[in-house]
Amino acid sequence: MFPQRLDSPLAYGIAKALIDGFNRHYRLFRAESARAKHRFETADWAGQQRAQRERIEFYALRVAEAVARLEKEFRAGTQPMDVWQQVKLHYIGLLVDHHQPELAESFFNSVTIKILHRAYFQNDFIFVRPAISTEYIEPQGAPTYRAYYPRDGSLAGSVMQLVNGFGLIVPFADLAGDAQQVAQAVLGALGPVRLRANFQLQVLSGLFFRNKGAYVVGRVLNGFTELPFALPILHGADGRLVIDAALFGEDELQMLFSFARAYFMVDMEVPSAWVRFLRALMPHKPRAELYSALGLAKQGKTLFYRDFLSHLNYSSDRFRIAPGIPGMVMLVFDLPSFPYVFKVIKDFYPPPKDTTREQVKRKYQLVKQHDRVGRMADTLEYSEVGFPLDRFEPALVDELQRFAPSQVEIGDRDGNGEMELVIRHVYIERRMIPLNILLAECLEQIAQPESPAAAERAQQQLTQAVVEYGHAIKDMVAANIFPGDMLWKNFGLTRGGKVVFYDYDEIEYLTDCQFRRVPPPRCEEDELSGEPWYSVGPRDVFPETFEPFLLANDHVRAAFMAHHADLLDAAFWQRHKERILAGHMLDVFPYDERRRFSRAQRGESDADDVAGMPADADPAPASNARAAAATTP
Ligand SMILES: Nc1ncnc2c1ncn2[C@@H]1O[C@H](COP(=O)(O)OP(=O)(O)OP(=O)(O)O)[C@@H](O)[C@H]1O
Repeated sequence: MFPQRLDSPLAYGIAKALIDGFNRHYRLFRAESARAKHRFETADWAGQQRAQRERIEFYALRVAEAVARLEKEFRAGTQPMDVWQQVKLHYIGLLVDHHQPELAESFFNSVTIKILHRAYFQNDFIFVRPAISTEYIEPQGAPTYRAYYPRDGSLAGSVMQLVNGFGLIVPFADLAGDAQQVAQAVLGALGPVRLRANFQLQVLSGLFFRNKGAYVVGRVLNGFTELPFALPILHGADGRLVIDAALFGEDELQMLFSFARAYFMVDMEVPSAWVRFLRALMPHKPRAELYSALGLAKQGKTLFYRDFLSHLNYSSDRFRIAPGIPGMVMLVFDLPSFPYVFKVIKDFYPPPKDTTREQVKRKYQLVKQHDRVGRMADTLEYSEVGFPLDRFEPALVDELQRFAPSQVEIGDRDGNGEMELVIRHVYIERRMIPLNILLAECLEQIAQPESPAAAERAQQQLTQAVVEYGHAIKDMVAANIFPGDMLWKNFGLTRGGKVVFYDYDEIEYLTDCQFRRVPPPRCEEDELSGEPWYSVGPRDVFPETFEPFLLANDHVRAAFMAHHADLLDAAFWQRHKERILAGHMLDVFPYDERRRFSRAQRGESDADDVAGMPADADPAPASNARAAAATTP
């Protein structure tokens, strides 16, 4: 029903109030992101993390403000359908020449859905897909990216020029030396090729800030070759800046932009242009995840949902109970053809679980806001999601109705004759291979190998997984997180070979836990008793008791003890707790330690590694946490 005329002044007023609400949101979001540069320059690490955390809430606050204004000034919820149709058309008009139209459309949806009754929000009223193109939007301020052409073979000169272009006020310890290392690395990464007439470096015009790092992101062009790169800039031991490494290629950039890390702070005028540039560097990363990585998580959610609906249209498989050991708190299901899992909080939990829906949500929120250090998966949270009922395996429907009846409604919600299964609240996250499944497969292969080579491969894979698991825990320790439940089934292996944690209901701040040794038994009965003979407080943790649960298998045990025996020692945990309480903040690098430029120069030693061993001694990628030269006051 397309309105024939735009004749409602009220509709225009509502549309204008909506766009004003969005513009205010983006102004505040951008200003907060832009301030990251100053926080980096002044080494205000606590401030940077606080801002990263607080910025996540901006969107919901601005949506609530806009809803309140529309209700108060326009009684928006009582307006008839034809007024709302006109609101949307006026809004589209206001978006012509806008620099963030895709975000503004999502904002419109967020506000409108809150105001209109559910039966009402048919697709006519919201932006089911974009109405305004984001192609060729040119910023008024700084261009989205800049190009540098190395003249007379001076690649290092161009690197210096582009770094200076960011106007950081803190001096570099040795920019010329760093630029030389970058230039060599670039030529090494390009390989033995002739430099072509179009040889150039293109870099996004703003730095990417997160925690203690600032990253230059761009690509090298030479002939038909395009090589993505990123340069992490850090504060060195003496407070002057250093380029810490040069990262190349899609995989290394994907690690930097991983869904298991906190969102970046970037000052962007035309975010769609940044996403387009980044997508060219990482074609396998969905646009939804790029928007999220840039802090525009709501847009990430919107795009994810559109991708999901489109995937449903182009697939025919059925949702099923996720493989692995069923959760006690979460009911987890997936669609085999789609690389995500869906998690619903159950209505009741068997002992020893002692939690509530609200507590579980709080833990998930804690992880969302915390620095996830590449080891905790990001979750997208949705309410009232409708799935086509005929795509569900009956066993899954039964399971949902049995364990989460309050969360499920079956019916024809929008009256189109198709039955839907509506889930009230669901978390969605990347699907990984649960470690218990991976280890079981390796052990099976080791016990009954198809060939000696297969057995060796399985043994290697098992060792890597176990070593990576320990590193994952140590990276979380560095970020003040105690996972709570460290069983293998709560960790998964990602596409990139990283081990990531995903079961958050028992997560705690390390600094809130009391790490204790088990006191010696007082008598023989103590020793023989299955029950603890010592008092256990609610936050007491006895690391040596992890052993029987984790290390029942000899192969697993051997790999674990060779690399991570310290995790079974209360002293390890207590030491890190004290370090954090003393205000020391560890760096957790989003790249392999071995990628760092010559470390000796910087006066840091491997002894500072949280893992306590030189990274290159490990067969698997190392824990990326190491003590920072700088500490937070
Ligand atoms: N991201 C994921 N990728 C693949 N499988 C997953 C993922 N998240 C959960 N699972 C599967 O679902 C199971 C239950 O998930 P989860 O551990 O989050 O639930 P839980 O109820 O919190 O578990 P617990 O009973 O240990 O508290 C896991 O053991 C695993 O098999």
